[in-house]
Amino acid sequence: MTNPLEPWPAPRVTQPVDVVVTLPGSKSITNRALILAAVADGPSVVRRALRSRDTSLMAAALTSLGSTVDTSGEDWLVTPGVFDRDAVVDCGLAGTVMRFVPPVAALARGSVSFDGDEHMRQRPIGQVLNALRDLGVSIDGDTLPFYVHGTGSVPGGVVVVDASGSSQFISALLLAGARYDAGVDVRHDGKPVPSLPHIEMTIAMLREHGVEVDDGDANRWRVAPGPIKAIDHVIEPDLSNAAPFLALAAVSGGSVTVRDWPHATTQAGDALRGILTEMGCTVELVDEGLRVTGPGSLHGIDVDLHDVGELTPAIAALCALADSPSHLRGIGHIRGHETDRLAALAAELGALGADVTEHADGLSLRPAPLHGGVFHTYADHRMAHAGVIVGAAVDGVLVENIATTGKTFPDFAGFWSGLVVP
Ligand SMILES: O=C(O)C1=C[C@@H](OP(=O)(O)O)[C@@H](O)[C@H](O)C1
Ligand SMILES: C=C(OP(=O)(O)O)C(=O)O
Repeated sequence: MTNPLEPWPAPRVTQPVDVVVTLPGSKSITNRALILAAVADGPSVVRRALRSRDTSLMAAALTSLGSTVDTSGEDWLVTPGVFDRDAVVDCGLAGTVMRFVPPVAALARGSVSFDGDEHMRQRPIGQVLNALRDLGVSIDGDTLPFYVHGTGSVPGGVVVVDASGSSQFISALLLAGARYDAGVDVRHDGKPVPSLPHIEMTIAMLREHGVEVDDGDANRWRVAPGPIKAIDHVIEPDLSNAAPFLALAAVSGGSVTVRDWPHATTQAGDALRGILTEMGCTVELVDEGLRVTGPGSLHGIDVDLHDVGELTPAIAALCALADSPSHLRGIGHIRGHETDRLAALAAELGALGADVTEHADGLSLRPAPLHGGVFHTYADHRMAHAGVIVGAAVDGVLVENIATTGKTFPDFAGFWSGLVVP
């Protein structure tokens, strides 16, 4: 039995693996499906919902507002309720809860207070709160803790935000926008918006719910006012959380198949197919799912990860094990993720011997011999993924707070050990 306070010895993998895995559902799709279900015009089911800290916090937030979310089975039943009360929302460390729930809370008749983990108080939210103020909502505070004072309706209309810090600022305003009196017309003014596939995911899901979205102009998104049709969703496997598993094939020279990889998806993790191919892996969509076979030696990569920043920790870990230099670019915004991921990766990979340079908006890595040691995770699930990837290839890597993976993956350590420990 693992002592959660002790760093976790990452299993070393000395043979090529050959496994087929069924991964839990997508965090991003589950939390969007829950939000949309709560503001829809009738009950609906979120099938194969991800059960993890981020999605449990979302279910609890929507329940606190007045919805009923039955999470007892694999399929979660959501019944919209009347948001007629004061409520308390714990955001934990979930960006999707802190950004997506306030625009819904604005529809409540009551005061909704928001707080979260200590680090969550440093993650950016001011753009969303100011945008809501411009749309007619009364709010106290600019970072966590803050309070949304709903009056039962939101005027809505035109709003300008700088979403260069996070695509979630845009998704947040679009998700509930159809329920505002005038809908929303959101314009971005600033450096390029990161993680665009996540905005595409928001738009695609809104359209599935019968909401009219106009995204014809760059940096502008319009949501027409109207009902949000209740529909059931089937949640795809989380392709970003597939990264450490596909990386296992890459570092062991073996083969990992992720079951039910969607042939068409808005998930950012789909970019792993191209990235791993460029690093020397063989990547095939087969009947069962996506199969990745690792090469004898992994190559470095020069890549702009602006659209898929959440993949950075796993990719950086692979780059530290590659036989040629790498440059990961366009990811200054991930300093605002669960932790400052550029600083954390530079510090932790560096501490294991990696030759890594931190830039304002990225990382450079050059081949260097790695050694064991404690890999700190800063309460970041994807830092833990980076640690286990290096630990699969290097003796004596201990991952501190492996339990932090529970943010988006139930019992990650048990699942990983089941695959790699003979
Ligand atoms: O909308 C979403 O579900 C997400 C958007 C992205 O955020 P950023 O735009 O802040 O990178 C992504 O990194 C995060 O993991 C999930
Ligand atoms: C950035 C991430 O999460 P969040 O939804 O909390 O922003 C992530 O999962 O990589």
